[in-house]
Amino acid sequence: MTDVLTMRNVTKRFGGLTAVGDVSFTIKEGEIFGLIGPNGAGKTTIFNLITAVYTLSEGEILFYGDSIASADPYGKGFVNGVKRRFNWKPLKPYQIAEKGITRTFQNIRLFKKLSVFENVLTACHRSGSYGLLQSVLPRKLPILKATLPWASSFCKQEEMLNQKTAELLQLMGLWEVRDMVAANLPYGMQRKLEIARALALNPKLLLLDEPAAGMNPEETIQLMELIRQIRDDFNLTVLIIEHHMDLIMGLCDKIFVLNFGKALAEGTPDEIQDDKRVIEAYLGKEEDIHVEGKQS
Ligand SMILES: Nc1ncnc2c1ncn2[C@@H]1O[C@H](COP(=O)(O)OP(=O)(O)OP(=O)(O)O)[C@@H](O)[C@H]1O
Repeated sequence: MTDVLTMRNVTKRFGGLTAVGDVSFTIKEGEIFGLIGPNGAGKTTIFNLITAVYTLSEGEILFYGDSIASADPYGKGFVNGVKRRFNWKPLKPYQIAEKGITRTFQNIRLFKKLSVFENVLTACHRSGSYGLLQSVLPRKLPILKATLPWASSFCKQEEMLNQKTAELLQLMGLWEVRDMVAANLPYGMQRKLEIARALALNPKLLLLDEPAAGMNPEETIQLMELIRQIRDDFNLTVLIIEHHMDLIMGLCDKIFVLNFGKALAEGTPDEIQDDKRVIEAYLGKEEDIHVEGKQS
C-alpha cells in the first residue's frame, strides 16, 4: 500500500516546552488512523504542523513521498550569528489544502452567519475556474448567459458546484437544514457541516479533530458509520483525533498514542487496548477500558 503521510522525527517546541518530541509514523492509503493521548499530549499540534499552521522545529513531513514541511534548524534564519539564506520556503495552509490535505477544527470554524448551503458552496468554489467579474456579471445581466461563451460556461460550472454542494449535504444528512444559518445548527450538525466543507475541497487526506465532541452516543455511532462511508466513497485516507474510545477502537485500522508529546505506542485497536503502557498512562486502570465515554 502507498504511503500517504509520513512524519519523520518531527519535533515542535514552544520556547522551553516540547509539545511534540521526535514523533515518527506513516499512514497508508485508505487507512483510518487514530491519534490519541491525554489532554495536552500534542495531538492538535501535530494537525497544525501537517497543515502548516505551525512550522517544524525538527524533522520532516512527507505527503505521497514529497516533502511538505521541513524544519528550519537555525530558528530565525541565523547560524552562529550570521544571517543564513534558506532555499526552502514553508508552504502556506491554503497550499497544503490545494495539495489534498483538508481538516476540521476542535473549535468549530464555520461562516456562522452564512447558511448551511452557502458554507459548503463557498468551499466548492475553490475548485471553480473563473474570476470575480465572470461570476458576478452573468447574475447582474442574465442576457450575457445567452450571448457570451464564458458566461454560459460559468453558468454550467455554477450548476455543477450547486449539484456538488447538494450531494455533500445529502451525504452528511444536512439537506433538510440547508437554509438554516450555520450558527443556529445544533452542535453535532455543525461538526458534520465542517466535515462537508472539508470534503468540498476534494481532499486525499482528511484530518478530523475531535469530530464526535458534543455528540450523544447515538450520534457518535452514526458518525462512525459516516466516516467509514466517506472513506470508501471518496477513496480517502483519514487521520482522526478523538477522545471517544468506543469510536476510535471501532473505527480505526491503526492507532498512534502520544503522551507528553512523545510516542507511547502504535498498533491495531486490539494491540493498543492490550498495551500495558497505554492502559497505565492513558486509559486508566484495566477495568476502566470498556467504560463508555471520554477517557483521559
Ligand atoms: N501556540 C502555542 N504556544 C504555546 N504552547 C502551545 C501552543 N499550542 C499548543 N501548545 C502547548 O502544546 C502542548 C500540546 O497541546 P495540544 O493542543 O497539541 O494538545 P492536545 O493533545 O491536542 O490536547 P487536547 O486533547 O486537550 O486538545 C500543550 O502543553 C499546549 O499548551
